[in-house]
Amino acid sequence: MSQVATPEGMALELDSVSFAYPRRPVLQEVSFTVAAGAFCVLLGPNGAGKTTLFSLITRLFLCRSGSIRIFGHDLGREGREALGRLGVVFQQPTLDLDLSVDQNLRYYGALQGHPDRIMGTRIREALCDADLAERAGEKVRHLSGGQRRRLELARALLNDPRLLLADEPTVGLDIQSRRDIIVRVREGCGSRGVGVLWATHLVDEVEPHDQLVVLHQGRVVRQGIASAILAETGSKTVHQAYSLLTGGGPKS
Ligand SMILES: Nc1ncnc2c1ncn2[C@@H]1O[C@H](COP(=O)(O)OP(=O)(O)OP(=O)(O)O)[C@@H](O)[C@H]1O
Repeated sequence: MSQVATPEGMALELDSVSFAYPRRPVLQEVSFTVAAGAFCVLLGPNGAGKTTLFSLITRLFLCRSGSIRIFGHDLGREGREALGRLGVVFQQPTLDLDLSVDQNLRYYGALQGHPDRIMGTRIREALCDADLAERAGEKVRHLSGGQRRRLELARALLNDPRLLLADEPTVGLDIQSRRDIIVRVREGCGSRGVGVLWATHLVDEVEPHDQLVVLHQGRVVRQGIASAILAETGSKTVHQAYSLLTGGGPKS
């Protein structure tokens, strides 16, 4: 794997990324960066273009306008190196409900080319971290929504990524499960130095020290440290800042 020096220590760099579905422009000149090891919230309402952006960063869609670099590797020219550093939790769940918790992780490990004996240890650790060790042999169908999301996050981290992309992973969960998941991700990724790009439309998921990128109608309308954005806009809350920046507001 080739190593590219990244003097700014950037995990992710998007430069003037634009994208359109047939007859529907969605993203316009989107530029922002995520520093290595930082927690960055991509905040925007339904339809802002968050999932489309994730599809471009994961190369489900080709980025034809603008550029995307992951730890200095251009996604178009060095896709393998760039994608090899990513862990992803998509908005739509992708677990096999009829496989056990353990089998879902082993299957993912096999797809990544890891020998079963190495994965065994990693999977046991991952399930302990996710508080799912006692459910290892059960079918995923029998897990709660929050437990399934914890399993997907554990799976995304199995490969020791340096950047985790999470597309609205708390949608549909109750408040307690939401808090539990975000606290786990903040602590787990923070202690391992894993950067996170966390897409959400929920303003209460933003902490003052987070990097914040506000996406509205396919454009970045503000980016920076959340507390600085509050100060710049004279706002007391993220919800208030968002309303000022967009003339509306996502849910709290
Ligand atoms: N495959 C597609 N074909 C055409 N239009 C699409 C397609 N997928 C999304 N869109 C449109 O692109 C816009 C952005 O959608 P996208 O899913 O990226 O937003 P989002 O911020 O992730 O919203 P949500 O939180 O609701 O998923 C919306 O207007 C949506 O209707």
